[in-house]
Amino acid sequence: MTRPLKLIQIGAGSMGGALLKAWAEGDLLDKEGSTVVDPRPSVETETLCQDSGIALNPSADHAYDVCVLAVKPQQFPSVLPQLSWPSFGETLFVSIAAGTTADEIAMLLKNQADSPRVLRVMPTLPAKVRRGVSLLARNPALSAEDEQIGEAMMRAAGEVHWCADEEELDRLMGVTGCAPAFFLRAVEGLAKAAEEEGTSPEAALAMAKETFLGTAALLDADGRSPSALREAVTSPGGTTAAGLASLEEDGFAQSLPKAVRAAYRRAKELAGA
Ligand SMILES: NC(=O)C1=CN([C@@H]2O[C@H](COP(=O)(O)OP(=O)(O)OC[C@H]3O[C@@H](n4cnc5c(N)ncnc54)[C@H](O)[C@@H]3O)[C@@H](O)[C@H]2O)C=CC1
Ligand SMILES: O=C(O)[C@@H]1CCC=N1
Repeated sequence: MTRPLKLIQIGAGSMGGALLKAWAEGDLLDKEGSTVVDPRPSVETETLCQDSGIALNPSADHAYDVCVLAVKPQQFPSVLPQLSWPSFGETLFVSIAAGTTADEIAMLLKNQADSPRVLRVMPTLPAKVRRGVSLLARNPALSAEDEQIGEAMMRAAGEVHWCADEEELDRLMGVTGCAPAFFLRAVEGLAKAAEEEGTSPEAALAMAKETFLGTAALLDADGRSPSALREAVTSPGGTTAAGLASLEEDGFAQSLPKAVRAAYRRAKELAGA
């Protein structure tokens, strides 16, 4: 694999910014030879670029090893055909967008590169602290070196899981890409419960957050499975059992698989958006 990589990243919002931070902190990039394009960069992105030497919205033309596409899927049809770096010939395109297929992306890039090679990746926001989980979709158009480059980039931001194809990635994105929002919704719900019991908003959020973080740390450090740890919390006939029974009455066990399928359906709708 060619190291360090010359990167051009299109879009540095929530997810693009998180990945950029992970990459800028490591030794994967040739930072002086890398560029971020974003018409409305956050202060965080501006500072990151300034501190790392990555160019932000430059007019100069460079050759890039990798182009990361990190705008919203709905923006792909307007943004991709407008990309104006003529040196995309050998560039590997990495899309982090939900839904939009590699074939659709290659079609939108047909004026920028002959036969563009597109790797689809589904990252997670904890990439910002290098605790992401990235799904990567195998694609016959990619070379072994393309796969190595994609894997090295995403490993710099956490764990990676190769999917047999884009279909598998779309099916699993609710378990990874979307799931931080599901977990955070649970933290919000617990904080609201504490507030309803008369706790101040600050203390409510602090106790919900620390309980969540402590549970995650325990799951990480302890050898036991989530089921075994859950049982360790749950005294027979006790308070947790009563709470879990209430959750089950509300269909909790089915709600997450249902959410994952809803995310998959939306990914299919976004394909071709
Ligand atoms: N937010 C998340 O947790 C995850 C997001 N994704 C994917 O990441 C992609 C980006 O999502 P977010 O970061 O959440 O969106 P965002 O709205 O936070 O970021 C999009 C960025 O694109 C920039 N942008 C708009 N027009 C542009 C243009 N013409 N050229 C360059 N940049 C432009 C915006 O200024 C913004 O900074 C989406 O395709 C989404 O499906 C994937 C996994 C997780
Ligand atoms: O909500 C979305 O569509 C993106 C993809 C996964 C997480 N955020």
